[in-house]
Amino acid sequence: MDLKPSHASPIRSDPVPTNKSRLGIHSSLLACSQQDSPLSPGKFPKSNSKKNMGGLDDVRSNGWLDAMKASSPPRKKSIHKASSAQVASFDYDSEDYNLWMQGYPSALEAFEKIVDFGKDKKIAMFLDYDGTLSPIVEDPDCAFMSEPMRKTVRSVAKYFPTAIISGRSRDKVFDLVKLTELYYAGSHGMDIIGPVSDTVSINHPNCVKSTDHEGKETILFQPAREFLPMIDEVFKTLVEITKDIEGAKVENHKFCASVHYRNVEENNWTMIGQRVHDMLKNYPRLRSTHGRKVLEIRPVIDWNKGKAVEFLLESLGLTDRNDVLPIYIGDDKTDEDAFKVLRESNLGYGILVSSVGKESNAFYSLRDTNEVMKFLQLLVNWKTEEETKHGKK
Ligand SMILES: O=P(O)(O)OC[C@H]1O[C@H](O[C@H]2O[C@H](CO)[C@@H](O)[C@H](O)[C@H]2O)[C@H](O)[C@@H](O)[C@@H]1O
Repeated sequence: MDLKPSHASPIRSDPVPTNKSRLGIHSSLLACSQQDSPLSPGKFPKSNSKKNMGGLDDVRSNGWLDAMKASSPPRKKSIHKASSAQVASFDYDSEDYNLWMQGYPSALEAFEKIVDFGKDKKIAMFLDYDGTLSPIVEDPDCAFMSEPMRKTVRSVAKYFPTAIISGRSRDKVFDLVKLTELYYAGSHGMDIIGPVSDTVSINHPNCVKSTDHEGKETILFQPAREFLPMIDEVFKTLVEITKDIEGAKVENHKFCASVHYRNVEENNWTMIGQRVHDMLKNYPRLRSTHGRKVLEIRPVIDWNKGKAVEFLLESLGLTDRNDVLPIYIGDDKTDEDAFKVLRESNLGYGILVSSVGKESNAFYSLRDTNEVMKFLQLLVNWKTEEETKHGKK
């Protein structure tokens, strides 16, 4: 792990207004993005053309196994499996962590700088779910959000346009968050409910007018719609090929599927990885990316959480403006696509939630979900004070 500070200075210059035209969702969508795939060591087309080395060698030789092992910080040895909802906690080496923090300063410590930069701007909040709003737990069905966190997110949404961008299906993440004040992008951004606006064309076949949980008119954008039957089929196959592996769990997230190995004996990780890898040989239009002790099977389309952020900003009428500050908070590799969009277009701040040092495109860091909540509360308090100061209350 390279613990060198990765940025000369975490404090950015003013964002340059992007001169991008409206989102090119019509033309480029179905092209396989090379940029989109480095997070997947097992890039499908490559491994498919490679001679099958047989047995379990694919997964060992192509880096899958290493990626699977590295996909989540190690759990403390002292933690016993008390319940399915037990929170996994992590060891971290404080010296290394402090060194890493020089490159990714705490968003709590840098709070004044962040709001100073955002004070004349419209802040838009983008939040990942697992590991960001709810702590990582053994059982994905038990990843509940605490009431104080829910209350905090509701307050955030009162002041700033706020969206949840999750790897889970949109319905599942809504069931967990239960806040109608927000916008939701499920399946890693491949299923978006956003505001109706003039700035996003709804002529695209995958973009239609819809209504949200409260009956409010919205735009529904599902760029991977044609993959629905394929994901359904793959989900069933994944359940079948993992049913004899104790602890394995498969989730259907509508436009993608997750294969969890957090509760699988480490000796069996190669086997689970190899079976998924072998199955993907029959699906050249699908690929796998690595999340936290999970393999995510998803369509090969040029769409990710970063594109979802751009789409939502556009539908909110917040692109091509220099008075907007998007902030994205996330903990996972898939969140890196969003951090990258913000960094490369000099648009806003990515904040990585991590208790261990790792390379990231984020600008700042927060250690865990408690710190996320503190940061969001600070933001709400700051905004309330600003409004009082300017007589808006
Ligand atoms: O984009 P996210 O909202 O962060 O979703 C990513 C994956 O999150 C869930 O899995 C992760 O959280 C579980 C609950 O804490 C944990 O048990 C698992 O090991 C983590 O990988 C979700 O279950 C996946 O389907 C999402 O893709």
